[in-house]
Amino acid sequence: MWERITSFNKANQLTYVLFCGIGSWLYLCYRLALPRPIPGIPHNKEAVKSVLGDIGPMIKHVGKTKELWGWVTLQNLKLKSPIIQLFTRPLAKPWVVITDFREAQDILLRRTKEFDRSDLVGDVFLGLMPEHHISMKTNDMFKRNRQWLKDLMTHDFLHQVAAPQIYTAFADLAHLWEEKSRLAKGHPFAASDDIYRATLDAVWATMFGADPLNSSIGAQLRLYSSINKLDIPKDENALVDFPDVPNPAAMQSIITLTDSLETSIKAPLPALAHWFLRQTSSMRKAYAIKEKLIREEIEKTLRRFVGKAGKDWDIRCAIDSILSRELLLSEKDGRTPMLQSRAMYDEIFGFIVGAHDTTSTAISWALKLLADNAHVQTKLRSEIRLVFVDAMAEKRIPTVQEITKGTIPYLDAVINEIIRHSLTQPGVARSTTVDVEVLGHQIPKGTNILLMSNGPSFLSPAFQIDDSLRSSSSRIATDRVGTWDPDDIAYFKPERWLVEEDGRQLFNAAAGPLLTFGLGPRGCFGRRMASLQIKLVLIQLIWNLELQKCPAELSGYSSIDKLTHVPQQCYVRLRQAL
Ligand code: HEM
Repeated sequence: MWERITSFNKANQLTYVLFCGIGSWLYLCYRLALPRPIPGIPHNKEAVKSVLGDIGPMIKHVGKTKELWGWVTLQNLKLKSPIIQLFTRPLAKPWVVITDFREAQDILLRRTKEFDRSDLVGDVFLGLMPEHHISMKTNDMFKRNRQWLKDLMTHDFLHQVAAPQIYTAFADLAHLWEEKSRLAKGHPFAASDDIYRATLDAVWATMFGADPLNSSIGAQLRLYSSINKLDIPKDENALVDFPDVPNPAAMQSIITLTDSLETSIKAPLPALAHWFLRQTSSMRKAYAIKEKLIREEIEKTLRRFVGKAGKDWDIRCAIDSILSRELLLSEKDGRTPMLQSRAMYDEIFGFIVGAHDTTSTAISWALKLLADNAHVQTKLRSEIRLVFVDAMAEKRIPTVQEITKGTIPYLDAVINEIIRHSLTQPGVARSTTVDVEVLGHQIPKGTNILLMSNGPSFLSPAFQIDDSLRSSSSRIATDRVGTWDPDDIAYFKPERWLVEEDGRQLFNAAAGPLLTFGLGPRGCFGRRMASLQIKLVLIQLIWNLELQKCPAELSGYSSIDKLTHVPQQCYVRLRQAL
């Protein structure tokens, strides 16, 4: 009996010890999993009490508004600080968020040894184009890949090779919209898909040369110009729906692959989420089409180069330029050219992705802003018509040569103001390569830093920051870029980019804060091409067409954060411009 009682007690004691042990272990794990703030940097107090940190409120906000980046900057405003930290991934280090142009500029331009490309950006693209330079730290591989693209943003390439292709693609868009506006009879219609397709046509033609059979807008144009009449709703504010025209297969494969990046952006584990997506049959098919396309285009270019000396290679499109660079570099280095390498395929494909999604988003915002600011649109049209007098006299749209030679300060100002408001990329990310100090706070090596451009100092009054907290390089550079007047900082006002000199108005790119393209050695590679694309599309669209204000229910300014910051509503109502 006594033995039974003792063994019962022993079993109980063992269970108790086990229970306490597991309990303590679980509690320890829980404590270890709680977010660990960087000392001194403001954060949401509730976030550090939960393993999920800030994830709950963030997901709630995104679910309600579809906007992620607006929530990030709201936290700076809520915590009343230009520098804060957020806990957005379980068991990970916090993100440090900075909303101040001067500090962002200093980090991106002058502190490049302390800050490099962040995995937050790299991870998004790794699944789709693992050897594209966008995911790389600034190392030798990055430099090698960038050598291949070296000529693509030169004045000669942009004006002589890219501009004619972009011009033609947007001329097709202008024709398409003339047809659509004939059929819509003053009703509004959806614009974003047409812009997306036209921009892809433009970038495609820049990379591979024009191919009318592969033009997405061309396919629509053929259909709509053959239609005499559409059923139009009675209500003049109601949308007109146009029959859908499928994209050519190769174009569609690029769109499917580009869209897949949204999964990487939204997933807590981007690489894993994208891997699962890549196993689907539609992704496999799109990937195979893309690989075949690039292989064939490389072979086409090489066939044209064969038997000729380098100086005689005829550079007709971007792929010609990229391959010619690698052929020359490999010859100089005495190695086999990497023409059919993963890195080469990824650079070619990455150029298309980088150049089309971003620019089409910026153009979508441009149409909304110009329709809603009729005075800007009217002034822009008259400034353009004043410069291209021959085209006016001959009742035609300016040629691509006229446009690329012409300088119109007001047009440059409008483009910069559109970019500032579009927030196509509302922030840029960097990772600290060493322990650093920012605005008086110590930040450990390996921390992700977000430099936001959708709030204070860009679109709302800047935080007051004691100069002694800034880095020495930031203090020295105080006056290199202007600041925006807090009274009109939020307005769409192109004049802010103009200065008066000897009675003439000139465009001043350093008039005030702009970060939509990032900055410094890892700033946007395609900035000049993006501005050229926007210039060519705006001139061709507004020369003959007036973008009228759409009904209020189609004119919201909410957006969706995908690969870029896309407007939720983008419609146009067109009539012939006077
Ligand atoms: C309105 C249009 C565009 C916007 C708003 C935009 C914005 C950006 C931003 C914010 C970055 C990151 C910069 C940083 O981290 O500092 C970036 C990088 C990049 N962009 Fe753009 N971009 C646009 C158009 C283009 C075009 C047309 C191309 C291609 C011709 C392009 C190619 C790239 C590439 C390759 C990178 C990576 C650069 C690197 O890793 O060093 N972008 N872009």
